[in-house]
Amino acid sequence: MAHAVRVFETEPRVRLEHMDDPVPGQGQVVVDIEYSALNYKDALALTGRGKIIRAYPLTPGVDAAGVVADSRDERYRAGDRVIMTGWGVGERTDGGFTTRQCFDADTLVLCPDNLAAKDAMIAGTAGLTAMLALMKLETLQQSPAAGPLLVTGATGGVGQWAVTLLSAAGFEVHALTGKPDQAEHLKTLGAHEIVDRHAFTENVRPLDKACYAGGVDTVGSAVLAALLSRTFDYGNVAAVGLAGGMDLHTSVAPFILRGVSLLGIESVRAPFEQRQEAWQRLAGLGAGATAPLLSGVIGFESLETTARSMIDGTTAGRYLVDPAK
Ligand SMILES: C=CC(=O)SCCNC(=O)CCNC(=O)[C@H](O)C(C)(C)COP(=O)(O)OP(=O)(O)OC[C@H]1O[C@@H](n2cnc3c(N)ncnc32)[C@H](O)[C@@H]1OP(=O)(O)O
Ligand SMILES: NC(=O)C1=CN([C@@H]2O[C@H](COP(=O)(O)OP(=O)(O)OC[C@H]3O[C@@H](n4cnc5c(N)ncnc54)[C@H](O)[C@@H]3O)[C@@H](O)[C@H]2O)C=CC1
Repeated sequence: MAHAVRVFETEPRVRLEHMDDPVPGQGQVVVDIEYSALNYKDALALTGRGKIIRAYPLTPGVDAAGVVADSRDERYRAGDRVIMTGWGVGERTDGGFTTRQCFDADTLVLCPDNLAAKDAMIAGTAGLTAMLALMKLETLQQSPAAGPLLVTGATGGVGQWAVTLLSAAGFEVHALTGKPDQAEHLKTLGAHEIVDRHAFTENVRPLDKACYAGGVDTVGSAVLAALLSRTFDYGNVAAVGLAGGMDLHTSVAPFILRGVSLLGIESVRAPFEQRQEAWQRLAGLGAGATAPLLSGVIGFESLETTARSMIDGTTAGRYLVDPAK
C-alpha cells in the first residue's frame, strides 16, 4: 500500500490516504519515492489559491526523486535512480507527495551518479528552473562584464538557487528581498548587494536609471516592470514567476529604446536534453552545494501549514518532503 496526500474539491480538501500499489501501463514506471519537495506551485495546489489541480481527487507534488520499482519502458529498469519534475504531474496526474507513484517515463531523467536523491530534491523544480534561466541567459551571451544581475524574490526556492548559480557563474548578483533578516544568508549564497523590495517599485519611470544588465525575476507584476525599466542597453531579463502577481504593466520603451530582451522560462515541458544538461550541471556543483538552501525537512502532516506560509511569503529557501517522516 502507498501512503499519499490527496487533495479533494470539498472540505477537508487535504487528506492522508492509503492507496493501492500502482500498476504501470505501457511506457510507465513505478518509483519508490525517497524525497519530494514543496514548490510554490504545490503550495497553490494545496491551499486551492491557484488554478493548478485539473482533476480531483489528486496527489499533488510536482517533484520527486527515488528508485524504480517496476518499469514498462525500455529506458528504465528496476533499481535505477530517477528524478521526476513537471509535465503536469501534480496538476493533471498524481504527483510526488506519496511513498510510491507511477509516472510516465517521459517525465523522468536518470539521476546523475554524483547527485543524492536528497540533494536532487533540495534543487527540484526550483534549482532546475534557475539553471534553465542561466542557460537561457547564456544563449544570449550574457556576460559578467556587462554588469550586475538582479534576482527578485531572492529568498525563495528559485531565488536562492538563482543567486547561487549566477554567483558561481561569475556574475555580480544583487538580491531583491523584503526580508532584511535574510540579508546575511543571501550574501553567503553569493549575493553582492541586497536591494529593498519596497523602495524598488516606488516612482518607477518607463525608462528609469539603468543599473542592471538584467536578472532573474520570480515575482512578476510591479517588480518585473521595475526591473525592465532599470535594465541596461541590450540586457536580458528572465521571467520565471508570479509570486507577486500574474499581471505586467509596463511599456515598450525598454524593449525598443534599450534593446532589452524579456526571456520566458518554462520548466514544466522543458525538452529532455535541456533537463538532462541542467541536472548534470546541478550535480557538478558538488556535494555540499545544496545544504545552504535547505530550510527544513517536513512530513506529509506539515505540508498544508507550510504551504500556507509559503503563499503568505513567510517561508525562505527549500522545503524537502520526506515520505518516511
Ligand atoms: C513550476 C511552474 C510554476 O510554478 S508556473 C506558476 C504557477 N502556475 C500558475 O499559477 C498558473 C495557474 N493557472 C491559471 O491561473 C490559469 O490557468 C490561467 C489564469 C493562466 C488561465 O486561466 P483560464 O481560466 O483563462 O484558462 P484555462 O486555465 O482554461 O487555460 C487556457 C488555456 O491555456 C492552457 N494552459 C493553462 N494552464 C497552462 C499551463 N500551466 N501550461 C500550459 N498551458 C496551460 C490551457 O490548456 C488552455 O489551452 P486550450 O488550448 O484553450 O485548451
Ligand atoms: N516558470 C517556471 O517553470 C517556474 C515558475 N516558478 C514560479 O516562480 C515563483 C517562485 O517560486 P518558488 O521559489 O518555488 O516560491 P517561493 O515561495 O519559495 O519564493 C517566492 C519568493 O517571492 C517573494 N514574494 C512573495 N510575494 C512577493 C511580492 N508581492 N513582492 C515581492 N516578492 C514577493 C517571497 O518572499 C519569496 O522570497 C512562483 O511564482 C512559481 O510559481 C517556479 C518554478 C518553475
